[in-house]
Amino acid sequence: MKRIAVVGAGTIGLSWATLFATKGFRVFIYDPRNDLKEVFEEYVQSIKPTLELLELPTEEWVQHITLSTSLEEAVKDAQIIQENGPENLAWKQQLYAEMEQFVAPDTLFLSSSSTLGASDIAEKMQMPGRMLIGHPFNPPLVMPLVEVVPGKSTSQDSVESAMTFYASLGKKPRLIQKEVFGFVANRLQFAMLQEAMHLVDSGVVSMNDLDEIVKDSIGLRWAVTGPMLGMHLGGGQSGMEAFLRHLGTTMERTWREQGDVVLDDETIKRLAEKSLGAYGHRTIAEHGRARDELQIEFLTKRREK
Ligand SMILES: NC(=O)C1=CN([C@@H]2O[C@H](COP(=O)(O)OP(=O)(O)OC[C@H]3O[C@@H](n4cnc5c(N)ncnc54)[C@H](O)[C@@H]3O)[C@@H](O)[C@H]2O)C=CC1
Ligand SMILES: O=C(O)[C@@H](O)C(=O)[C@H](O)[C@@H](O)CO
Repeated sequence: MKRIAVVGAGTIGLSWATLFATKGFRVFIYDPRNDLKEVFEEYVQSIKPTLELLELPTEEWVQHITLSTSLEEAVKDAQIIQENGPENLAWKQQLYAEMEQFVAPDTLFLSSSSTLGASDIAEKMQMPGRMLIGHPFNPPLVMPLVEVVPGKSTSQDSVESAMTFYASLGKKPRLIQKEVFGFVANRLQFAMLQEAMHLVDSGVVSMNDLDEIVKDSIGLRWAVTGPMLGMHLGGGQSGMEAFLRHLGTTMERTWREQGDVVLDDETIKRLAEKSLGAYGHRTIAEHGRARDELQIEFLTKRREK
């Protein structure tokens, strides 16, 4: 049985660990948090409805999990390490240099980082060829995408191993050809989130209505066509060229008028207050379960097409 180390047991790490264990891997979780056992036990109960919807085992997988009390114990015999620590470059650089001391030469290092490049993270490694990004979308247990982003030293073997590994889990690994901060999905997401926060914070639309507008339009469309095919279909029989010749000027004006957002403390507090007003009536776990139920139903339908 292949052994996977999950380093960092927060939002992403616990979801990855569950996926790995339900797929039959032996999983060692390391996190210095002093409530790891309690957090894990609570998570095991809260994730059951999602596992049922995914037709994954809801109980047995826990036997494949070991909560490690040391980093060395967690990683020393791992063939694969999925790192999910804080999004802090200096911290990740130090961690990879430390982990490298304990593992075999062919251990694959995968970081869940949302934005940081493998070239930078692996800077202090002796053997950076075996390190790359495996960036999931939250929650990895449900969302198909994994952005596989090699660094300047990453070997082709490591890239192929990562792509094969994620595909074997039923994920949709996509190889990103060039290192850019934020990769692809987050650069797209963050561009839109800037405008979304601007529109809500400036009072153009309520937070709840903004979400419903996206869900009933571009969210629904792009889940089926993606943005590029969406534009191509928006141009009628002449496709993308007609779309851009017809609406290009309008798009360029909108880009010039889009809002700038500075996430200072006051702005964060205003948006957080609006978020509680819109969504505070249910717990994060309740929203998460409702999200997972609909997303799994949609993914199942889309797969059937
Ligand atoms: N939250 C999200 O939606 C997504 C996050 N990511 C990325 O995944 C990584 C983790 O993010 P989250 O799970 O959201 O963060 P989180 O804050 O929920 O979890 C981070 C975990 O790292 C642990 N940690 C701190 N020091 C550690 C150490 N020395 N060794 C091991 N663990 C340590 C913390 O105790 C915490 O449990 C980040 O790089 C983030 O950019 C990627 C995709 C989505
Ligand atoms: O949104 C996601 O799940 C991922 O793209 C992420 O990396 C994290 O959410 C974070 O970057 C903020 O969206």
